[in-house]
Amino acid sequence: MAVFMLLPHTTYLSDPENPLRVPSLRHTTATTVGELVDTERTLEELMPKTLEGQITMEKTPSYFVTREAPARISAMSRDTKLIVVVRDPVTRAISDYTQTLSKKPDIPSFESLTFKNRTTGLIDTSWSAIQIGIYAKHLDNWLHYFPMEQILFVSGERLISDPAGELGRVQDFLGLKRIITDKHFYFNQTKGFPCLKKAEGSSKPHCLGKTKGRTHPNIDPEVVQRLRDFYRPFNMKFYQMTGRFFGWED
Ligand SMILES: Nc1ncnc2c1ncn2[C@@H]1O[C@H](COP(=O)(O)OS(=O)(=O)O)[C@@H](OP(=O)(O)O)[C@H]1O
Repeated sequence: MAVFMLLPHTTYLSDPENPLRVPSLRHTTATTVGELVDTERTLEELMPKTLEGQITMEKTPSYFVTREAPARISAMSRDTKLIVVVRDPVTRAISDYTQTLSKKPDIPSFESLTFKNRTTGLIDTSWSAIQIGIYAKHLDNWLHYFPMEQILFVSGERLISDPAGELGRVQDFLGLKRIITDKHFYFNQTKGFPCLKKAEGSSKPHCLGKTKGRTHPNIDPEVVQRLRDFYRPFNMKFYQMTGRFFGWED
């Protein structure tokens, strides 16, 4: 997610005082966890050996919600640090739907996909856009393999309203000096999001691409309310488990 793009690794490389180095964001094209860990050869190709003092990063959005992922990642390295960006699950579901809609304009409406039965108001929890937002359930699966101290939850909302603050938490979590600060960002009125004042290796400003920050369709407020009610108990559980109040109830 956006967090990796906003954490320019070469900034770390160019700081001689920083003991830790982020040599490359090895953002692989692997789509399944199996692809990454099943064969030695594939793993070597996708993720070359990390040298002393280096941090290797890899991101795959589906890890958090993949049942087999915690066991497999733990088998690879129990010391792995995990970073998950979470946002209000209702907005997340609409964002997910917006992304699918941009690729398949003929899909049914958000409202009709949300319910198994619209009359009874029964939510279709098997729809991935809904399922992914049940964060407490997914986290529970990870806690069988990793302690909470090894997992950082980044607030998607704060990443927009205070990117430097949220990235400060990421840098602390990774044991990096706080190099990315407010000075690196400006708010781009046209895009409606924070952007980097300078892109990596360039002196030009850089915003995230067109696929980040799309306009969402208007959703029937009653459906939104029904989803808010559905997620509330899971959100409360999630706040309790993480010890952080994400404020999705307003
Ligand atoms: N600085 C900045 N610029 C643009 N967008 C930002 C930024 N920070 C966070 N976001 C939010 O990132 C959301 C897209 O990230 P995704 O996780 O969906 O991306 S990914 O496809 O999974 O990589 C995207 O969601 P949508 O608004 O639904 O498009 C943004 O809200």
